[in-house]
This record gives sequence, C-alpha cells and structure tokens, in this order.
Amino acid sequence: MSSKFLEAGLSTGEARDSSVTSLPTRIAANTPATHGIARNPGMALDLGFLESMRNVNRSALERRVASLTKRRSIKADNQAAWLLRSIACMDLTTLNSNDTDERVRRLCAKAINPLRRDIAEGLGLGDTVIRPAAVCVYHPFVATAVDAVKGTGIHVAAVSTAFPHGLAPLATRLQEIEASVKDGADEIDVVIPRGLVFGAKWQELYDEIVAMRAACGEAHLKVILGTGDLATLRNVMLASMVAMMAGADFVKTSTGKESVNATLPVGLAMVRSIRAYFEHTGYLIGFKPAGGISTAKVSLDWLVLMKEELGRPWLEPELFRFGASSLLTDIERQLEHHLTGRYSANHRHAMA
Ligand SMILES: O=C[C@H](O)COP(=O)(O)O
Repeated sequence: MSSKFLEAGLSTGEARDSSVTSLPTRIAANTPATHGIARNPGMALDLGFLESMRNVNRSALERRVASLTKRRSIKADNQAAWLLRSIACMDLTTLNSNDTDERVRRLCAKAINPLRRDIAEGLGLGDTVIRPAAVCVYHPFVATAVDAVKGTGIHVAAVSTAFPHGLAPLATRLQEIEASVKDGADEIDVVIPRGLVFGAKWQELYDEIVAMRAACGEAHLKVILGTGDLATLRNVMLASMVAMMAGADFVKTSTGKESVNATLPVGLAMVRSIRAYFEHTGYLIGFKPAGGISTAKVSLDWLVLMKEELGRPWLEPELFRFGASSLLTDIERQLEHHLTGRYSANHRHAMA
C-alpha cells in the first residue's frame, strides 16, 4: 500500500447515496484537499438568520443516516485506507480523573507510533507517516504533552473551560484558556454552559465564545455543545450556528461525559448547520464528533457521512476530527485482522 493508494481508497465513491451533492461539488471545485483553508473570522450575531433556520425533522435525519450507513460498501483494501484516515483525523484523548503525567506520556508515545510495527509493515506504509492529528488532555498536562510530541507535527489540544460542565465564572474559564495557550496548546476545546441554550440567551453565548476565541489567539477553537444535554435538535443547530458566528474553528458534539454522546443523527444536524454557515459566509468550519466512538466500523460511518454531506475537504484533519480515547485500539485490531484474518486481544494494542 502506498500513500497514492491511501488517496485512491478515498476517492472511489464507496458511499452511493449522493442525493446531496451541491456543497461537495462546489467546495471540491474551489478548495484544495489539505491546504489553504481560511480561518473563520466569525460575524456579527444575526438573530434574524437564526430565526430563519428551519425546524429539524428528526425522522428525516434518521432516514438519511440509515441510507448512508446501510447502503455503503467499502471494499476490503479500501477499508484499510479509510481506517488509516480515521487515525489521521483523530484527537487521541485522555480525560480521566486519574490522569497523570506518566499516562499522558504513554498516550503521546502511542500517538507517535499508533500502529504496531508489524501492522505498519504489513500494510506497506513505507515512509508514509500515519498519526493522530492531536492528543487531547486536561490543562495540567498540556506542558507534558507538548514536550512529549515535540517535533512530530502532532498538535496538543486542551479542554480548558471548566470541562466538562463549563460552569466556572467566565473570567476563570478565560484564564484557563490563556494558561493552556501559554503552556503550548495548539487547540482549545471549550465547552458551553448548556443553560444559555435553554434560556435562548444567544447574545450571552455569542459574547462568551467571542471572548474565548480572543483568549485562544492563534490556537484553534473547538466549541463543545454537549448535545446530549440540549434536549432538541433545533437547540443543537442554533447553538452550532451561534458558535460559528462567534468564530469557532470547529463545532464538537460532546465532552464524552454526558449520558448520550456523539450520535449520527445529531452529528448530521450539526453538519447541516456547517453547510448553512458555508452558504451564508463562504467559510469552512470543522466538525468533531466525540464521546462513545470506540469502534472502527462506527468511525467509517462518520467518514462516509462527512464525505457525502460536505465533501472531500472534510476527510482532512483541518476540518474533521474524532475525539476518542479507545477508537485507536479497535482500528489497530481491525487492521491486524485485515492483514492476518485473525483478531488478537486488546492488550496487544496497548494504549496509555
Ligand atoms: O473529547 C473526547 C471524549 O472525551 C472522548 O470520549 P471517549 O472516552 O468516549 O472516547
């Protein structure tokens, strides 16, 4: 397998339902796959635009998800290429109460060498380096992670705003962002206080996210909505839109700590908001489903959804990430199975 093969595996039209093609076609015509994506500057809060957003039909979204996930068939060789893409679009995460510097160093070591040598060799990767886009850690471990991945190109993402509930005073949350940036974080995952959504306090939510974006400086801002807490798909779409208007680089589903985390229908609602923002402003916003994504098969469903709904640019780490703590283990197992026809025990694919 060569890097050329990796690309071919993604461009052979595995997902067959192309009922929504206008955005992928337009973006493919104007946007290189990996470079030149202008950073979203945000815009003034436009309440009229929010009001004009149509109500979301949950069953229509569910039907669309079902058609995308049931009708796709990815051939075995291409499946390996897609799984490598899942790794490249991953924020390899540890967000546990018992995290330690040592655990974070092990996570970073895994990010640097995500595949066992025999698997990488079996796939014929040669000089092609496949690594997660970022490691994602709590603020106290940012400096450790920055040191551990230095020189590898792997980004360090920090959850820095009283994660996972976002309920500290705004000034405290902004200080935490500034401290993470100072310690070297390239990306900041912030979580919104969900109460602002229930109260339709869009101006307050917008102002908070604008302040967070300013505190990030050059670091990219991912805004976590905590979708499992937001009660309705309309709330999810409106909160996504407010976050993008306020300058989010990515919108992200969940913290991994809600009782319901990333689901495909909710993800589709957010992706449709990204589409609407693009149509309105011309800016491309990234998407990060996170929480409970632990199997290779489900990661393929997400990749197909991105490719079919938004197009090829959203199969790049600049615009798509999985937030996941255990997905890499299953992908490695599936790749081993692809090569040998056998599964080995999880402990042979050691994580942090
Ligand atoms: O942002 C990432 C999530 O916290 C990871 O959730 P997970 O442990 O369910 O994969």
